[in-house]
Amino acid sequence: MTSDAVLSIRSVSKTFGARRALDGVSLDVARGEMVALIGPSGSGKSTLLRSIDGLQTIDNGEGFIAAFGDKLQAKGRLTDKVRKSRTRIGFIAQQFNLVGRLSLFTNVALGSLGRIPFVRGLLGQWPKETKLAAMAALHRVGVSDYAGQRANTLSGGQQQRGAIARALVQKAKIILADEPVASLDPVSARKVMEILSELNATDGLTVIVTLHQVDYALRYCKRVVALKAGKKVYDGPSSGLDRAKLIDIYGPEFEDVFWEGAPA
Ligand SMILES: Nc1ncnc2c1ncn2[C@@H]1O[C@H](COP(=O)(O)OP(=O)(O)OP(=O)(O)O)[C@@H](O)[C@H]1O
Repeated sequence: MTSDAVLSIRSVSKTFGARRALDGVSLDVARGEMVALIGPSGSGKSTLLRSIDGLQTIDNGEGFIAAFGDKLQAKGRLTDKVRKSRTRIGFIAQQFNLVGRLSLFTNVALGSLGRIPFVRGLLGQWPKETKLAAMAALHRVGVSDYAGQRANTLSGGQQQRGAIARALVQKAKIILADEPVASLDPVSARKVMEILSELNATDGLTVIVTLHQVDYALRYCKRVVALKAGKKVYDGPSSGLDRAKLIDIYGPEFEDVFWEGAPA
């Protein structure tokens, strides 16, 4: 692991039945980086993010995943460090991030549950500092006007911003965002990417974001990691992703993965 790496992924493989979703992936991510994880459908992006958050185990073997210097997965098992690292990792999925029947405020305040007793949270007895933190986070991502509204009545973009606010209340140091903009319209998608980018630049949060839209990866992330059939096939500056490399990753149909137009 390099000294400033907050995440170290070594020789990680994951097999589902006969299918190898990840095949010997190694990767270091330094504190404060914003990394786009791209690759064709089924290339292993979600599997890698879910493994980093300890949501699934990797194959038994030499591979491991470490966060903040502690191994959270090794020899195909989660270690006793996984809970601790999870409290410092915010996970944002494509959809269904929030509990629909609860208010946006409550969903965001739930981010503090690692630190306050669960029952108090369930009863809505939030300490004053949690209330203040939740409102500040909602304000930060621009949805404080909707604090009292049930989450399932919010737009997709508002819900994604709520999920980011929850990660802020959680005091996450790493945000893993799994296709956070895939079900949004381009305006809402840009807003969500801008918020992630701003949190990275201003607060120094480490962000790893999987994206189908390669133009978003190029625009918002300095570093891009590409997976293809479970293997890492590119890891470098987004400026180095030229047509030839994109064709290598996605095949001749690569222009389909640009939302707002491929570069000339
Ligand atoms: N729980 C599972 N059981 C069986 N196979 C799985 C499971 N999860 C993932 N896979 C398989 O592993 C491979 C990688 O899937 P993964 O979801 O990580 O890809 P992805 O790159 O995120 O794809 P997409 O861009 O379409 O979301 C796929 O072939 C998928 O079918």
